[in-house]
Amino acid sequence: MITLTGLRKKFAGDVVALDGIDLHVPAGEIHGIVGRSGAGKSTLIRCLTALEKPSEGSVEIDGQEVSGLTGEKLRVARRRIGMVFQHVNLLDSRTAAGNIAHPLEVAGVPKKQRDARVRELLDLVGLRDRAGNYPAQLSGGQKQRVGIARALAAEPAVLLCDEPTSALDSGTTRQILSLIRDLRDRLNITVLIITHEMSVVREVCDSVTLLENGKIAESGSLVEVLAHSGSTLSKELIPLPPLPVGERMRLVEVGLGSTEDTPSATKLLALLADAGVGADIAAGTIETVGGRRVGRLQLEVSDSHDSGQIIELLTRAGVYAEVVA
Ligand SMILES: Nc1ncnc2c1ncn2[C@@H]1O[C@H](COP(=O)(O)OP(=O)(O)OP(=O)(O)O)[C@@H](O)[C@H]1O
Repeated sequence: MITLTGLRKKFAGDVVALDGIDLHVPAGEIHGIVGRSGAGKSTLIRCLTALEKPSEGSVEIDGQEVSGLTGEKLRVARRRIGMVFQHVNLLDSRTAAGNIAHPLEVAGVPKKQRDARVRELLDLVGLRDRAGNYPAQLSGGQKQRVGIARALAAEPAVLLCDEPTSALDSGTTRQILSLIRDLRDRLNITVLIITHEMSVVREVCDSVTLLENGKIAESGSLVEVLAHSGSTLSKELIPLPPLPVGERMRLVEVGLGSTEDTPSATKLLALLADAGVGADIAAGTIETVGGRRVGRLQLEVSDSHDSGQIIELLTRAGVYAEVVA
């Protein structure tokens, strides 16, 4: 549904914001784009919506190259893309229904048809009883629901969400993410979410790309990137609780999940004990993603063996291991 090939964007002053991006997001998938500030996320979204013209490469949405389009062709192509932003920017003088109707009015949809579509969209986002409320009478989460309904008005094939939950509290964030997943399931829409929140990726994305300095540093399904123990994404997606300040211990980090039959924490501790290495779990996070157990453990290990021997033992047992302190 979204195919980027060799996408490059260079700004004046030799700033290379995107440097050869190849990415394919199949129809019906929810894909997350993460990266530090300045990594190129906004430029990527702007290329997708043809607000920015790539210096090289192509942007295809629903089989159509969008980067060279102008005039009416561009307007038609943009209708295939719905946009959801962090700040919803609703028209204060219009009700929820009026805001959702706005893009349909602009597109010249007749009133009767428009009213029916607005009712359908209000139902879809769970706001049937709020149709007549003005933005000032809606909560942040309800405003975002109106924003999502507005983005879906023209039945787009792709929903681009730019930090859709960054202005919301954690409970509301969960509700909005669950709505996005539900909409994908019901409409089979393809969703691209730009976010700096790893929890958003964990909760809603099927696949994810990490951008670094305009390049793809890591990309794949959630199961794939989590199984790649030791990688930036696997570590950021599975955060560990901080250790007590000032505690002095020798720590070995273990990544679980790189193979289907990844050993359990109990098995690893037993294996170390058999080799005469005293070890205990100092911190750990284990969860099941896509039917596979993935996680990170930080083991506090005794000084009886050197670090190299311990790493070798653990690696032979089929887990990723590195000394972290
Ligand atoms: N119009 C522009 N002219 C010149 N340089 C630009 C322009 N737009 C973006 N850049 C540069 O391109 C790089 C990528 O910027 P971009 O805004 O895409 O990053 P980002 O990942 O979206 O960051 P943030 O999370 O802070 O929004 C940065 O170095 C930025 O300074």
